[in-house]
Amino acid sequence: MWRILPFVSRTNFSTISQHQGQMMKRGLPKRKLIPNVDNIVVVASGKGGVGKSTIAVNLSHGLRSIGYRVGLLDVDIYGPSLPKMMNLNHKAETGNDGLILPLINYDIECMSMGFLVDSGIFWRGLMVMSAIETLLYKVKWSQRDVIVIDMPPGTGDTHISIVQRLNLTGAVIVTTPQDVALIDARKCVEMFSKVDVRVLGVVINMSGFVCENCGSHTDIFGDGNEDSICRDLDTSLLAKFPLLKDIRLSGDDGSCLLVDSKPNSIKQSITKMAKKVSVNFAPKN
Ligand SMILES: Nc1ncnc2c1ncn2[C@@H]1O[C@H](COP(=O)(O)OP(=O)(O)OP(=O)(O)O)[C@@H](O)[C@H]1O
Repeated sequence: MWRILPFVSRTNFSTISQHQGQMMKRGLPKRKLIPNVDNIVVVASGKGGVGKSTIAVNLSHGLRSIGYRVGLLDVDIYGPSLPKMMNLNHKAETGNDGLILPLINYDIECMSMGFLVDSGIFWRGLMVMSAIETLLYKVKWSQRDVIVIDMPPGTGDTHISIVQRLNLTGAVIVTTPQDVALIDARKCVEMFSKVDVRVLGVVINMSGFVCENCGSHTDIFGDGNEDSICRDLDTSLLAKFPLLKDIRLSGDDGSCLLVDSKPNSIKQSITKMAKKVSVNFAPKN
């Protein structure tokens, strides 16, 4: 046991060392463009369950609402959430050229392992990378201004090879204000910095809860001091979302929070987040 522990602690709990960083930069895969796609933004969190998929979906809606042609790619092959969150429940088809056709809802082209296989597959070793390779390069996107990629939770080998393979516009980090989520978000920021991917900003999710009945405010995941979180992650704030029943419901129903005709602060935050992300897009030719 004592022989294993140092290895475990080095890989899982320490920050990424300079040596690992150099190895990652020297990493083998060459950055490859995705045909028809002008910008690629990854949404990552480090820790699972902090709302990464929810933010990826709402960022996509936000970008669409301000006029961009958007694709949404879910590369979480173990637990794809996109089919439910985008209310798309049929399987994808393959065109004559062998490329997979995205499914479309809310004028957003979507792709997920959930459209390709039935749940219950046990993914092992090389199968994982081959599945991800399919999602990255075997999808027939129409001309897209941007593809938003919903990353799986974590900062492991799979993540590093995804970010090394792609020519990314940048990364959006999602965290709750809780310390354990922030530690993993920090690891994510380090991973991106080691492979020269720009962090576009942080989304603080589940920040505070207001009781519908008595109106009292509770910081369930900590006080969410945005200045100290941004300082800690060395980036700027893209948006802050409270823990809100409507946000959870929109994910479960696959509905779009922007469709509600009444102006509200969540819609404003989604649009603002999309605008802040879009200023980083490559200028159109
Ligand atoms: N601001 C919010 N208010 C209420 N519920 C939320 C909020 N953000 C996310 N949720 C809910 O929390 C749960 C986890 O969210 P989500 O699946 O987006 O997280 P994730 O980080 O992508 O998870 P995973 O690690 O499984 O990929 C979902 O049920 C989602 O509807």
